[in-house]
Amino acid sequence: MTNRELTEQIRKKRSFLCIGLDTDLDKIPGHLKQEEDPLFSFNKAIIDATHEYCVAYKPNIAFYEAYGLAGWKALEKTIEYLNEHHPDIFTIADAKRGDIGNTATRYAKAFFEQLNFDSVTVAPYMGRDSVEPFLQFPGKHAILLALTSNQGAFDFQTTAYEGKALYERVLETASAYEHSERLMYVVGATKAEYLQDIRKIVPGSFLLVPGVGAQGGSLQEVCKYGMTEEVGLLVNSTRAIIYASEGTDFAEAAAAKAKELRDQMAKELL
Ligand SMILES: O=c1ccn([C@@H]2O[C@H](COP(=O)(O)O)[C@@H](O)[C@H]2O)c(=O)[nH]1
Repeated sequence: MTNRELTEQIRKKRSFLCIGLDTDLDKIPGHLKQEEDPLFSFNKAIIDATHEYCVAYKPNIAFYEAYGLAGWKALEKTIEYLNEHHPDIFTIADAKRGDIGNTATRYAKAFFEQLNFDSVTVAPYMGRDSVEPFLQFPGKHAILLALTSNQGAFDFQTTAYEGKALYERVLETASAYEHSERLMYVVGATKAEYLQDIRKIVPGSFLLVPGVGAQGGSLQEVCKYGMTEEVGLLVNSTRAIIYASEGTDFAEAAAAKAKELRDQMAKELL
């Protein structure tokens, strides 16, 4: 999916919501555990109930890897279900990969060719040759960690390096990579006040912004400092939506939460 197509979906649905699919057997409703593939059953029910309110889904790969082969099968079924039934929805493999070029190419093939995700999150620490292999696939995107939502972001990302914070250096340097038009960046909603300066470095790039909901980030602040004329934002919320209820009404509760966020987003788009 191209940036333009994603923006069209945002305008059409009046939403820039990305729903995380961090599916945890300890958190899903008990009745689903009798199913043959509880992870997929949960995801399918969440997708069926929420797809009209969002433009992206983001399974975090850790939640599937934790269950070994069964987890990978559930992930594969989930992406196949999304691509078959909702081809207009942008998909993000939140895998935070990063390795030497030779290995990065295999990661890119795994997520773009084998699983057919639209994008994958990538850690920038190993530099150009670890990122560019992800940018060789037309219509696919690497989403580079810039300023993350967690407290540990202050350990390195905001530290000054040759007069600039490391996250600023990441944004500037990566913007010059080959096919950087296929890059997006992660900026945590908990760090919304940094967005104004970030927009000076990457004015036209899409930002994936996690941290609204369980981590307490403010949607309004994110929009105030980070939204562009083309919107340029995918705001993610996971636990606050998918675990809105522990009961048999979990999908309806998730839909209600997703709708609530979508309605707030629609107001920001006015
Ligand atoms: O900076 C980052 C990068 C990634 N994440 C991931 O996003 C979701 C957030 O889930 P919530 O339940 O809405 O807190 C999760 O998969 C994280 O691993 C992030 O939070 N911050």
